[in-house]
Amino acid sequence: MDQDYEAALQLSHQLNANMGQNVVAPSTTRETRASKKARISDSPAALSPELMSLTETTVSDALSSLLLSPSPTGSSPEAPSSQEDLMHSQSPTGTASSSFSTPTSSYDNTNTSMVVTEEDWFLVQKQGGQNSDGTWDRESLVTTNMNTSPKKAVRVTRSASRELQRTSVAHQINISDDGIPGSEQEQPQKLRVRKRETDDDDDFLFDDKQSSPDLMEGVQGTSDHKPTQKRKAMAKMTSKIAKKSKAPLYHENVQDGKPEPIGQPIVWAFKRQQLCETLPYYNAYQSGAYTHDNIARSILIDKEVSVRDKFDEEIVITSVGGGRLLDEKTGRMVYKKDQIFSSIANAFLRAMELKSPVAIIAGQGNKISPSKLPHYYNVLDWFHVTDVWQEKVLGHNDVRVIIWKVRMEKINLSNRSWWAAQNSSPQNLEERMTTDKHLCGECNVESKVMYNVGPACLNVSCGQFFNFGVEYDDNTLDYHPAFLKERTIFLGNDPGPLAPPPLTDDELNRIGALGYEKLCKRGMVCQTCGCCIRRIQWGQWSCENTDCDYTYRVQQLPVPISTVIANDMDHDDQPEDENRKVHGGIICHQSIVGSYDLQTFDLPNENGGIAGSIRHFKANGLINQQRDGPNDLFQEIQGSDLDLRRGAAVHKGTTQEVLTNHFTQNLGAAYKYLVAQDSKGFNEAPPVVIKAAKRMIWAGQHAVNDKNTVHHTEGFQNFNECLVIGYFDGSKIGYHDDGEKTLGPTVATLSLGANAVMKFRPKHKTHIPAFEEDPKTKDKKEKPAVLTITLKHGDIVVMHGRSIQKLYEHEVTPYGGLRFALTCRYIVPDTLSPIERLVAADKGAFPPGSERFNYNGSLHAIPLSSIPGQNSLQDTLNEIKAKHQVGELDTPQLEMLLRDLGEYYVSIAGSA
Ligand SMILES: O=C(O)CCC(=O)C(=O)O
Ligand SMILES: [Fe+2]
Repeated sequence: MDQDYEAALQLSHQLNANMGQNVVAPSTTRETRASKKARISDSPAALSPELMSLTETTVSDALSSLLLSPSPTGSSPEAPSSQEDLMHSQSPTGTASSSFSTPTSSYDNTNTSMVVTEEDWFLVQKQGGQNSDGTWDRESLVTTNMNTSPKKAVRVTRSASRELQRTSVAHQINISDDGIPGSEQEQPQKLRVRKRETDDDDDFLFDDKQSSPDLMEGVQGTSDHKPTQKRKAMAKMTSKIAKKSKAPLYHENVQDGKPEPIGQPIVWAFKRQQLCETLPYYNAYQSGAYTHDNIARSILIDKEVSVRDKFDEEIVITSVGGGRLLDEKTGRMVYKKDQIFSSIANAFLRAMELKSPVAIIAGQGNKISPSKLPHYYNVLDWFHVTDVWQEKVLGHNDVRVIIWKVRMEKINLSNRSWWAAQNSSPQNLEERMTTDKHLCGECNVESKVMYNVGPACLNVSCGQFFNFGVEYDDNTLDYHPAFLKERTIFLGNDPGPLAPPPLTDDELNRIGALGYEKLCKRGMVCQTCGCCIRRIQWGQWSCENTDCDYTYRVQQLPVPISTVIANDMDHDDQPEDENRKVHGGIICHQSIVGSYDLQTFDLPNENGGIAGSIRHFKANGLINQQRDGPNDLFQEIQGSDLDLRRGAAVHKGTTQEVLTNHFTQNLGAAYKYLVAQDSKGFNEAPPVVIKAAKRMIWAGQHAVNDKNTVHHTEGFQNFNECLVIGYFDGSKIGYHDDGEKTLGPTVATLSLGANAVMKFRPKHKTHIPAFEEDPKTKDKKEKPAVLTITLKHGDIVVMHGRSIQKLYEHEVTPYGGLRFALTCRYIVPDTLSPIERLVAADKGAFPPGSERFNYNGSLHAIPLSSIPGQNSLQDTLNEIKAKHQVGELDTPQLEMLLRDLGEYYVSIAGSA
């Protein structure tokens, strides 16, 4: 063994020499944030390139093999996956087949490759113009600033894809996006995870009227992306109408009987969320038009068709700006008053002035489409706004009201539009006309002669507005043929591709992304069929079109633990009290349990008693570094195949069903909303889940048996279920409770990775005297948070007491960065049917051998003072040697220390 130590020492000399003896150990006194950072990030600067390239495993393996060969125990079978393993577990990348094209599109979008974010999408448009005949030069359509690196994608075999689809089959539940029976395409995914009902919008991706989830994701601790009252009212009204008329209001396909189109759209979707997550130019969950920077970017023309609206091969005329309200008598939406101000109309005016292209998407609810639209949502093409004006239409009680209208022309007129009807003749170039102008004698403002009745002033502030000088019939009033046949040369920028090109590894590498960033959670356009596909699976995109088996991956590189530690320090500059806000009505205790600092918060109930307690087991570096501790688990979970997926959720108060923005997987007994077979039993679970569950059992047991607790009525039941949640950068879980009827009173969560803020607030309509609520907010649906805590890597939170779930709800917002939360619960067998009970007993049983992961709160954790200690690596190795020789460390402990030592050096190298 001594020879081995000699060899290890040689290596340590080498390490120290390479590091210039620069490894500064943390002092036992409180380090400043700056010095902590310096320790982590500055030291590696002195590392040689060879050392920098050493992986965690190679360093620890080198140390282990030098010291321990032959090892009496061998290396642990449960050692976390090495970085190398993690890398290899990624699928190989190949070349995507990206062969879809349309007969009508002159845009070749398929061989460009660039990352387009919401913000920069419009910046990549190249200056360019249209020819006088309305066509485009092909060259001018090529966006030169797009990087054309080859795509990397993986084609997964049909059977693998079938397997994926087995669990995410659409066409299972016959309700539409909006919960209303609809067309076949509109059916949501089969639910794989519990289906939550909540009124929190963060999970459901609305902001204000058009909504922009990804822009809002990552907003911390604010509630400014809540639905407006107006939208809530709209939602209420919508369901009221649905009930009244008993007719499907959304996603009603009115295309029957129309001729087939001559082509196919290059981009399409069957859910709004698919469009919004995929297309940088469309992100409106509830309104038709999408504006960005107050400029109209796109518009969805669906079932709301107004009088005189036009939709032909080259032009679209539509009303904008809403303003329709429910007519109680007829159940129809009618204009009730003049539409004078409209920010949407202004956004179209801006688009017209700035010559900014507008994408048009047509829905199957549109009854005036010239042909049968093949999918629910079909991207037509880029258009430009030629006219924005106000006109009068018959409104409620047949009173004429003023509304806003917009006319748009297709930019590229060189090809026939894909939506032109088969057997229709192309529009004749010679037929194109110019509309006459009319100068108003009263206001001196010029207006186009737009209507068949004759000229009228279209200046709404003029007394002659919409006065044709003759009485006209509202039902026959129409646009003048010249106005419809007019074509305008577009002098704006190249609109860029309609189908955003897929993200590539090259692009991720260029921006230093690992594969969990927000842009990796965007949807993508299927390179085979053009369907907008959401990132439903943690590891890849799979086409949501059941007839297509396209899948696509980009890299997901392991996030080193050093990143987690460094990010933690980034948030360390606030004093702890800033991150912990506790209402005075909550009783707090502090103690030490195992190696954790335990903070207990007893939440009050409605009768002056205690509803239950929140216990926050605060981990620390010592706990986290232990074998199979949070550092190991964080590495291990990244290499485990958990098949995390985003699940469907329903928005309370509306019938909207969308996917949550976090990814989940259920293990052990099935959750209430799961199909029993969909949960993998603990015996099939990756070891990381068992190891984590054992930690939570320890914490849960402590919480329930703690003699200080006054409100316990039920003893601790071993957890039999674990829900793993994965958060990409910027994802969160909105307010909800964990009070499903099948659950026991104790819920424990282990946090791994990025820090997060957890908030608790009383639910709507609860009156908790201890909070002496402000009369102003007392009846508010969204009450203020009464408890805010920061969850750090390794922390465990235990909620105990059923009343907590009844009276309170909680939300968790990671600071950003990769995070996992593993939550254990007890599914109460008595709440299940006899068959479900059998399945739950089987799946919720811990597998034989799992006792070796039993946890004691790191009670006798060996302080790894040497890692990082006060000393150089050489001293550290000497210290370890001495401890081993006097029997203070046995061989497994020695192994563990050496591995941690290796990891430590790699972590500092990794954070360079
Ligand atoms: O992410 C977390 O820490 C909490 C997760 C949670 O609340 C849940 O799974 O119900
Ligand atoms: Fe929860």
